[in-house]
Amino acid sequence: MENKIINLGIFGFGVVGQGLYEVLNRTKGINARIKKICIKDPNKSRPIDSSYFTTDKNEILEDPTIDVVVELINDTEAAFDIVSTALRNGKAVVSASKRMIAENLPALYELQSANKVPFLYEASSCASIPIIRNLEEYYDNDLLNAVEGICNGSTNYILTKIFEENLSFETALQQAQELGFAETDPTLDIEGYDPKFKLVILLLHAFGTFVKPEEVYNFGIHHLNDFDIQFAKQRNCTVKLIAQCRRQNGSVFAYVLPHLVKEHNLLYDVYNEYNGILLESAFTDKQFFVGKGAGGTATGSAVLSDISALLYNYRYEYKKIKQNNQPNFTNDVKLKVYLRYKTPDQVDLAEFFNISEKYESPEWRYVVGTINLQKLKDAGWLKKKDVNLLVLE
Ligand SMILES: NC(=O)C1=CN([C@@H]2O[C@H](COP(=O)(O)OP(=O)(O)OC[C@H]3O[C@@H](n4cnc5c(N)ncnc54)[C@H](OP(=O)(O)O)[C@@H]3O)[C@@H](O)[C@H]2O)C=CC1
Ligand SMILES: N[C@@H](CC=O)C(=O)O
Repeated sequence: MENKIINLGIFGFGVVGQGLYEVLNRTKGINARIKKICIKDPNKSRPIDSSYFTTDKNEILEDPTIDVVVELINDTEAAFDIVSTALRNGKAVVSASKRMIAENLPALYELQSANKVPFLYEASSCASIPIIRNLEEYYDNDLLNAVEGICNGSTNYILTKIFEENLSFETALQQAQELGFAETDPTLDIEGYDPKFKLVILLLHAFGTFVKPEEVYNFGIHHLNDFDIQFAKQRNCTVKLIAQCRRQNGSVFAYVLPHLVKEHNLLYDVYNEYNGILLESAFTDKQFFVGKGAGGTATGSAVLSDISALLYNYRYEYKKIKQNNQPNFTNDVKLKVYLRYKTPDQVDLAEFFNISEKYESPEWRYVVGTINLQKLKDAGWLKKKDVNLLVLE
């Protein structure tokens, strides 16, 4: 695509679609122009000329003059249909839809190689942080040990408002929604599904291992209460929702869980909708990436960077898949946790290897102890509203 003006067909004109439009308009020297935008609701008022819009997906997918399809919609099934049709039609595709990508990674990988077209999705994981391209290009060897960090802007925004400004959970969530950070269904954010989708994508680019989202355990910040907040503050800690995948004895484990984070930890100072990713590798120790993880123009700029990369024929090579020494996925890892509950019948303490601390009051009880990740994943009792979990550093 070098030296030519590429025609874009965009799906979606919500937070990210409009962010891309603004970033594209304000970026000089990018050889790309929007030919058509496909949306869902023909009656919604739009801030730009109506001639841009269609509700017929084929006006983009079947248009031979459109080179690149940019998929930015909030419907997972429709997004997969659009992306796979576009790839089959020989069009390059850029997407931000982490859930659709995480749930269909093997199929999307096959479609790219079968049709010999690039599919780029930097905006899908940590929005403005160029983490996928770094994992692909810089860490293209097997020395990487871990990818760990804050991968969800909404929950980090909520936690920042709770810990720094004493706002209630509900008010902070409402603000995150109004600012365009949250998913259409915000339980995906607060229960840790959204960062899990991102982690599944990062895990493939870090280690070459395909993992289904349902294999990875996620527990969010939806059960956090004032007692937990005081527990953290009394220990000069904050709470962060951490996604991590890490090599261990030839395998790799992964999870999304709320952590108690001490002041010396680099992730402690990642605030609001910012995300932060720590990479650990054999000879470099830790490297830290930080940037806006949600929002229209921040995400739009990552989408634009992918469009721009297509101009010089960039594509993911998935080198770690081709290296053929991928670690197996495991949930067999011990975690030290704080478990808060109301009454003893709400939890099963027999699942713990050991308990080092026990607290009881008329209102709340907690234990600190060590438990296996697989036991947490299988534990029905963590679904009870009175039960909360924090991983201790
Ligand atoms: N918001 C953020 O900060 C980030 C979001 N993402 C991801 O980007 C994607 C878009 O998010 P966001 O912009 O926030 O979502 P919004 O809800 O703001 O916008 C969704 C857009 O998708 C359109 N749409 C839905 N279904 C269809 C369809 N079948 N065909 C055509 N258009 C359709 C809607 O049309 P209409 O306008 O007619 O309703 C709307 O314009 C999601 O996958 C999200 O997870 C990724 C990174 C950051
Ligand atoms: N809902 C997501 C949006 C970006 O991916 C988040 O809050 O991080």
